[in-house]
Amino acid sequence: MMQQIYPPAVHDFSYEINKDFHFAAAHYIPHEDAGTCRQRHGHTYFTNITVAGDELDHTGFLVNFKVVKDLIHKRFDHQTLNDDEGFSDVDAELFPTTEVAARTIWEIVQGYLNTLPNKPACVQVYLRETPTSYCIYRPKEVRS
Ligand SMILES: Nc1nc2c(c(=O)[nH]1)N=C([C@H](O)[C@H](O)COP(=O)(O)OP(=O)(O)OP(=O)(O)O)CN2
Ligand SMILES: [Zn+2]
Repeated sequence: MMQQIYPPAVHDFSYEINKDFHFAAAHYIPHEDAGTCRQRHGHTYFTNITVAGDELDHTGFLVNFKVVKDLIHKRFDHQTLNDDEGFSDVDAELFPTTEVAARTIWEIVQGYLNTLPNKPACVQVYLRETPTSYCIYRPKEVRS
């Protein structure tokens, strides 16, 4: 696993955890302006998910690292992103670009965090698609 320094997420929470993992997935960008990306191809996506909060749960976790990974890895690893219900081939807001994939990962993680009594927040998703291309998604409003 590649280790690297990520741009910090700004927040006022007392605790912050980060989970790194990668998944292999295929995709294509279904628009003629996407050039060669219009053809189905694959990436090893490197992901860093940042979760913050003020309260720990009954196990002393903000949220279990393994659960954060499983939410995304079990859903997307060795899949074609275009086939996932979170993406669309007709709505550009839902094309499986790096930007949309980062936002979708945030939505999945935050949806789970909202079910936890200690209410942690996902404050940043870093998604690297290629050695030279990545996106950071940060929600506009983070509870603090
Ligand atoms: N803003 C975005 N631009 C592009 C996306 C994207 O998701 N968001 N995606 C692609 C392609 O899918 C491609 O996988 C990545 O493109 P690129 O970074 O150009 O890949 P290269 O490895 O060829 O980059 P080099 O640094 O030029 O080797 C395209 N654009
Ligand atoms: Zn691609």
